[in-house]
Amino acid sequence: MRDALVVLAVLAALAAGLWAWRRWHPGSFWLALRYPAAAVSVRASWRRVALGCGLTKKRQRFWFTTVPGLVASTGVVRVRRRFQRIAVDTKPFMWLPMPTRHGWRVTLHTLEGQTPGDYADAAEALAHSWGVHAIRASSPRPGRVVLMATVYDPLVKVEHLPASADLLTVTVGRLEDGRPWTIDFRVVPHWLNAGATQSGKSNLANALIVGLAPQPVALVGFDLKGGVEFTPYASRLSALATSRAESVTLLEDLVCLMIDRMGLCRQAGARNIWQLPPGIRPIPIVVLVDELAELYLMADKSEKDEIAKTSTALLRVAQLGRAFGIYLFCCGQRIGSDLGPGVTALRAQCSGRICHRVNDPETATMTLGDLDPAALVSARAIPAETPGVAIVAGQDGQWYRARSFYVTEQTAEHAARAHAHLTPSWDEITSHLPDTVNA
Ligand SMILES: Nc1ncnc2c1ncn2[C@@H]1O[C@H](COP(=O)(O)OP(=O)(O)OP(=O)(O)O)[C@@H](O)[C@H]1O
Repeated sequence: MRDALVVLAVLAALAAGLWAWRRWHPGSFWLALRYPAAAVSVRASWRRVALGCGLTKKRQRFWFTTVPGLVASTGVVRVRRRFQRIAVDTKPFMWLPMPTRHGWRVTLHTLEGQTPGDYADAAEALAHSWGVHAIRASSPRPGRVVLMATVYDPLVKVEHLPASADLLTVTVGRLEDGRPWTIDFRVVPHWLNAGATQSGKSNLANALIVGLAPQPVALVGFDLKGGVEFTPYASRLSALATSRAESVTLLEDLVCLMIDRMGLCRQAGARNIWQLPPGIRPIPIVVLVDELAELYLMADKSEKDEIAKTSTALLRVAQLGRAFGIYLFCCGQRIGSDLGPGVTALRAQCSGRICHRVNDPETATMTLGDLDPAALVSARAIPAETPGVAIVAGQDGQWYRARSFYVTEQTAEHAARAHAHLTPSWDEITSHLPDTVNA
């Protein structure tokens, strides 16, 4: 009896120790215990899983058996001999699974006739077979496919990361593979940020404001919600338009500024403002647009001219702005082709795409549809309980699930106020433009 109690006490202490290890140091727990078990199980189950997910191919093989009839279950018995030539299901060769922060990754050799798309199509079935949260397939080179497994959803809780020190770069959240989600305007200059109401669009804009506020950049806001979103950050904004009429004027200013910067670069023999000597290099401008659709919605024909002007000016900024240090971040609930050809043309210029949870399939298609159908499926599956989760494409041509850090309006307001002294005034930025602009 005493011995049994001792054994029970030891087992309870062991369980508590394991629980505490997992709770307080999940990284080492994963590496020491769970990963080796997962690697062995993945390797051991690969034949069955590949067969079940349709990733095997029939090949003729010589097969030796002491009981000839038995091999009939794996293929067609051609010759009833111990050494037979039969058709067997061949699985793709699998390397050893390697540990990652949130799971494991393994390289496979594709079989003849297979493409990475076949593995992407089977990803959901693979995830269920191995009991992991998700599997993503990518192809680093022809003939190889890398399966990346995330054992649990790393986006359930996203902790803050240190701010990026690079100009025009902001770490806004985390990608599903555990890497920081970074928006770098110098790599991807223009972004579309779509999502239904309460999906986390403004939270992402807040994260951008917090990240950009301490940097030597000018921020310009277009808040077509009548100014309710961006007015609290006005101290760090060089200009703010809160209606379509104001937007027309501000966009015309931006186009004139861009043309002026073109002249400056031409004179100096530079292709973009970053090739100019620092002394004469104009300040980069990040343009934040909230409720993009409002710029295009037409109530009656009298608005046609105004819409045509805004649409053309915004498109010109998107087409030419990159070289002249003008970057766009456009947010909207609906970005559909029904808003007119201006929106479709703008989308083509925005290589950065962020799609939060959306209500209508068309917005997801407009935002991601030209990238990868699998991204579209993933975007449509974002649950309402996880605001801030989005499908992101841009930086490296791939798409990822990601989640922004939770950044409250108060935090963004505080950042805007704390760095208000870095705000260049719009008059200062446009001072050397022709009088028609300054008038
Ligand atoms: N990354 C996040 N992590 C946790 N909670 C979040 C995150 N992003 C947003 N939320 C929560 O979701 C709520 C809605 O977010 P947000 O206001 O950014 O949505 P929205 O898409 O801008 O909505 P609307 O279009 O109505 O303004 C926020 O109040 C916040 O509580």
